[in-house]
Amino acid sequence: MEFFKVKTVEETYQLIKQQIKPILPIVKKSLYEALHFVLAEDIYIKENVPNFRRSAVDGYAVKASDTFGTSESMPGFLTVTGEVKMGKTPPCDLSFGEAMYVPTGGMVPEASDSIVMVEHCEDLNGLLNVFKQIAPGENVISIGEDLVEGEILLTKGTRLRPQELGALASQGIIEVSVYRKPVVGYISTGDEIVPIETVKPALGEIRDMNGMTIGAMVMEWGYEFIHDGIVQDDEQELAKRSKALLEKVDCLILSGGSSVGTKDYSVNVIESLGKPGVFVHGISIKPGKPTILAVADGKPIIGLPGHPASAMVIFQLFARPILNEIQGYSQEEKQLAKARITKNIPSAPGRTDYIRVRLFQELGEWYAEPIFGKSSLISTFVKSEGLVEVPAPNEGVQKGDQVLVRLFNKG
Ligand SMILES: Nc1nc2c(c(=O)[nH]1)N[C@H]1C(S)=C(S)[C@@H](COP(=O)(O)OP(=O)(O)OC[C@H]3O[C@@H](n4cnc5c(N)ncnc54)[C@H](O)[C@@H]3O)O[C@H]1N2
Ligand code: MOO
Repeated sequence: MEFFKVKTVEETYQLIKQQIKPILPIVKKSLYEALHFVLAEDIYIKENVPNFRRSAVDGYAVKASDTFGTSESMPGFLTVTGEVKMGKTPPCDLSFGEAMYVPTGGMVPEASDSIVMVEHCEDLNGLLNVFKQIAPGENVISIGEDLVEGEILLTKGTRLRPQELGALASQGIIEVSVYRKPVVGYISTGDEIVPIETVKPALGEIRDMNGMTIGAMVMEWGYEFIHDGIVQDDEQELAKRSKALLEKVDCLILSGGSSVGTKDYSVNVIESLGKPGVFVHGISIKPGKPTILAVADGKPIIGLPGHPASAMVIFQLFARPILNEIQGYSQEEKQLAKARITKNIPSAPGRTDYIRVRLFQELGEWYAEPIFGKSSLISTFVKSEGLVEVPAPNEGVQKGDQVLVRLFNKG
C-alpha cells in the first residue's frame, strides 16, 4: 500500500474494474421478484415472436396487387369472404379478388400479404370498396419480426428492467438465475459523531448524517443496508467491529478517519482486514480526495471521507460501480442530462471537480445552476439535483457552456 499517492478518477475506475470481481452467489428468482437483479446466465430465444403472421391494424387482409391503381376517385372492388376471430386461425384462405376482415393482432390468412385499414375502405354488404393502394407487407407483423428463434435474447450481466422481464415473459420463461443483491455494512467513525436521536449534542459533537445519507442511497438502489453504529477513534475497536461486520456483509463502508490526521485510523484498519488490501488511498478529485478503496478476500471496502457532501459524491461515483461489479454488472450508468451552466466554475487543472447543480428550464432550454459551498455542507446537496463533472485537464467551465449533469435518483 502506498501512502496517499493520489490516483486520477480514470485510474480509479480502471482499478475498480481490475480489482472487483463478481462474488455474489447465484440464486433463482421468479420473474415477479427479478426486477433490477443482474442476470447470471445467457438466455436464448426458443420461440419466434410472433409465431404467426399478425395484423398491426383493424382492416381487411388482401393481396396487395389487388389494390394497385385504386384511389379515392377510383376504388377497387373485392369480395369479403369472412372474418378472422382473435386468437383463432382464419376460417379459410384467400384468393385474388377477395378480402377478409382481420382485427389488430389477428392472424393473417396465408395467401394474403397486406392489410388495408378500415378507414381506407368500405364494406357494402360484402362488396369491399378499396380507396387506397397498399404495398406488399404493409400492416403485417411477420413471424419472428420481434424475436427470432435461436438468437440470443439476453446476455449474462444484463440488469433486468421491465422491458427485459417482458421479453422473458414472451418466451414463457418464469424463473431466471440472477446474482443475489448485495448487503452493505456501514460504520461511522469519530469521537465527535453521535446518534441522530441525540436530543442535545454537546458542543463539538455532530449527529451522524453520513449513516443516513449512505444508508438511504443503498436502499434507493434496492440493496440491504446494515448500520452497525458509531465507533470512536480507537484503532483496535474499529478493527474488531469492522472485521465482525465484514463477515456478515458483501461490502463494507467506513465513514470518516480517511485522511492523514493523527486519529485517522481507517486506512490501517482497512489494510488489516484481508488481502490484497488497499488499492486506492487518495483520488485527485474535489470533493473527496482522501477516499480509500480496498478488497479483502474478494469483498470490497470503501473508506469515505467524513464530510457529508464529500461522502455522498464519492459514494455516488464509486460505490455504485463497485456494487455493480460484485453482481457481475459492468455497464456504465447513463442517467445524464444536458444543460447550460449559468455561472463560471473555476477549477484546478489536474483535478476532477464535481459541482452540485440545481436544474431549471427556461424557454425550452435546461440550465444548471452551480450550488457552491464547502464539502461539509449537506445543504448544498439538499438544493441540488445532480453533479457536473469538470474533467481534470480543464481549468473550469465558462458560463453558457453545455455540460452533462449526472442526475440524482428522484425516487
Ligand atoms: N492535512 C490534511 N488534512 C485534510 C486533508 C488533507 O489532504 N490533508 N483532506 C481534507 C479533506 S479533502 C477531507 S474530505 C477530510 C476528510 O477527512 P476524514 O475522512 O478523515 O474525516 P473526518 O476528519 O473524520 O471528518 C471530517 C468532517 O466530517 C465530519 N463527519 C465525519 N463523519 C460524519 C458523519 N457520520 N456525519 C456527519 N459528519 C461527519 C466530521 O465531524 C468532520 O467535521 O479531511 C481533510 N483534511
Ligand atoms: O476533498 Mo474534501 O472531500 O473536500 O473536504
